[in-house]
Amino acid sequence: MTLKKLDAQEQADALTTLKEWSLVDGREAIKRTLVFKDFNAAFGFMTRVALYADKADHHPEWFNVYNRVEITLATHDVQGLSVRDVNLAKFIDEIYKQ
Ligand SMILES: C[C@H](O)[C@H](O)[C@H]1CNC2=NC(N)=NC(=O)C2=N1
Repeated sequence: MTLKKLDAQEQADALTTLKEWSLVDGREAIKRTLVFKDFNAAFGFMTRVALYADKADHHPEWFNVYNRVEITLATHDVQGLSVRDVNLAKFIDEIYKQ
C-alpha cells in the first residue's frame, strides 16, 4: 500500500473531526495530552495503544509521567500526516472514552 501525505484540505477536515488534537508548532504532526486516574490506568491505556500500533505498523511518539500521557502522531515515511495518523488518533479517542 502506498501511503499518501494528507493535502491541506484533508488535514483541515481531519482536525475538524479530531477536536481534542492540535497541530504541533513547526512540524506536520498532531498532539494530544490525556490524563488518567493513576499510573495503572495510564499504562493500561498505553498497552492497548501499543497493541494497535504494532498491528497497524504505525507507532506513536509519546511521553508518560505517572497519570499523564502526551502523544504526538506523524507519519515519518511521508514526513507529515497520513490516514494512519487519523485512524490512530480516532482509536485513541475511542478507548480513552471507555
Ligand atoms: C518499516 C516500518 O514499517 C515503518 O518504519 C513504519 C513503522 N511505524 C511507523 N510509525 C509512524 N508513526 N510513522 C511511520 O512512518 C512508521 N513507519
